[in-house]
Amino acid sequence: MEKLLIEGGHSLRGQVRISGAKNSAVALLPAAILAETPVTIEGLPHISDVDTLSHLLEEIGGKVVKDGRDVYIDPSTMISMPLPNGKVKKLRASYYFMGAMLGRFKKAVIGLPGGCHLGPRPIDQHIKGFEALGAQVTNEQGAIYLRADELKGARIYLDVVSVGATINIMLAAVKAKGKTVIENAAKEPEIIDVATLLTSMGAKIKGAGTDVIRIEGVETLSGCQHTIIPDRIEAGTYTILAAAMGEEVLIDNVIPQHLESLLAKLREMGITIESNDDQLLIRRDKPIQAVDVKTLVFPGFPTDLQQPFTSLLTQARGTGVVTDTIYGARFKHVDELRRMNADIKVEGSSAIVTGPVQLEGARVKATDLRAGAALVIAGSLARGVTEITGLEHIDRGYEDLVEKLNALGGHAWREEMTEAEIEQFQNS
Ligand SMILES: CC(=O)N[C@H]1[C@@H](OP(=O)(O)OP(=O)(O)OC[C@H]2O[C@@H](n3ccc(=O)[nH]c3=O)[C@H](O)[C@@H]2O)O[C@H](CO)[C@@H](O)[C@@H]1O
Ligand SMILES: C=C(OP(=O)(O)O)C(=O)O
Repeated sequence: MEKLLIEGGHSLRGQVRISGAKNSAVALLPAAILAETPVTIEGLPHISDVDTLSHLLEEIGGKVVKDGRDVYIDPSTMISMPLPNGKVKKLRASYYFMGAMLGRFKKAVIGLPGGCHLGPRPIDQHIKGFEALGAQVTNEQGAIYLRADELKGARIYLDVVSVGATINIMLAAVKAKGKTVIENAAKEPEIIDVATLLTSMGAKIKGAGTDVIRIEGVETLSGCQHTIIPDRIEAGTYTILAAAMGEEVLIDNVIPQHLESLLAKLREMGITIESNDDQLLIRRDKPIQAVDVKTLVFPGFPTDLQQPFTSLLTQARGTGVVTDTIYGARFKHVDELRRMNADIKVEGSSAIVTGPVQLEGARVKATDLRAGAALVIAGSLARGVTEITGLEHIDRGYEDLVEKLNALGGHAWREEMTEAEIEQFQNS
């Protein structure tokens, strides 16, 4: 088991290239199950979620060949093998095996998903959608059993705007008989990316990226080639890091429109930002001012950037309030930031951050993926060395974090933990 060490205080300069989007990758890979011939996905990030899903595709009999960031998936030999536990618990997106296997085989047995612990993360809207399409769904000892004689298109209104439910229902509906309409659908760019892949496979989907998605079921889907979109959350994380520590940082391979809500807030704080089609130039040339932020579904401020943004607010003048309306308990990073001398209080679903403060290096734990990102930013700002444990969370979503940080002028490295440190970590 490793820990991450960051020597803080080095200002950052240069260029960082953003990898393919985790939250697209984790849906594109299961989507390949629906094809009858090979699918190639280009530009996948090197993160552990991609490895775990690739292994799950192999477990159900698929052939998966990786060539750098490209992956070739032959789904022709796949079978509806039950996946009740094991790897499915390691990540959230294993739930996409439900929709994809239901669509292709009309049956699936999948364990309840894992992923970041952000408070309750129910999947009732996914199940409501599968049932509306004609599936019988039962939960037996922590695994979801899905079966349908036939899937039939339906009109499905999501009671909660959900990325996962929108994609999962799309996966099941593309091969259902007749027309499906998903109302109150989520509009995240990753949904458009998955719809683009499915359309290249032969699916008929209209409206992805709006709150009404219309799908006309087709009999068969075939293989295709697809290039993934850049990761807006990784891009947002480096943008926030640059705002915290950057003299001048160029974020390359980004779609600036995906980050409008973040960029607007950074400009309000006093950060200078220039953009072109696929790059952002971030410059901090004066003290920054505190702002309030409320997370919302896309195109609102993403909950996945709320935690990193909290670290930036510790450097701003005044008091800023971060309210998470998606995951009201997504504040486990706050205790860790307080160990580093941050002045933050949590009240209900808000964190109240007062700055600026000099953060101090400390031993801290990444309790989830974006808590990890928040600590990396705080560690880069802190005086002295910060030791971060819980890297298995960070590795789910950030490719080559150490290399990217150091290329910008940061000073980070990984070290094996001692037996005593592992024991202490496991008991904490
Ligand atoms: C793999 C992936 O893409 N993960 C992202 C996805 O997670 P995920 O797809 O799990 O998140 P959802 O969009 O589904 O969740 C949004 C809200 O809806 C609630 N809800 C969701 C489904 C459901 O059936 N019932 C229900 O009540 C959730 O508890 C949450 O409060 O979107 C989240 C919100 O942008 C991001 O933080 C995650 O990074
Ligand atoms: C919450 C996240 O991921 P997941 O849904 O995969 O747990 C995230 O990417 O911030």
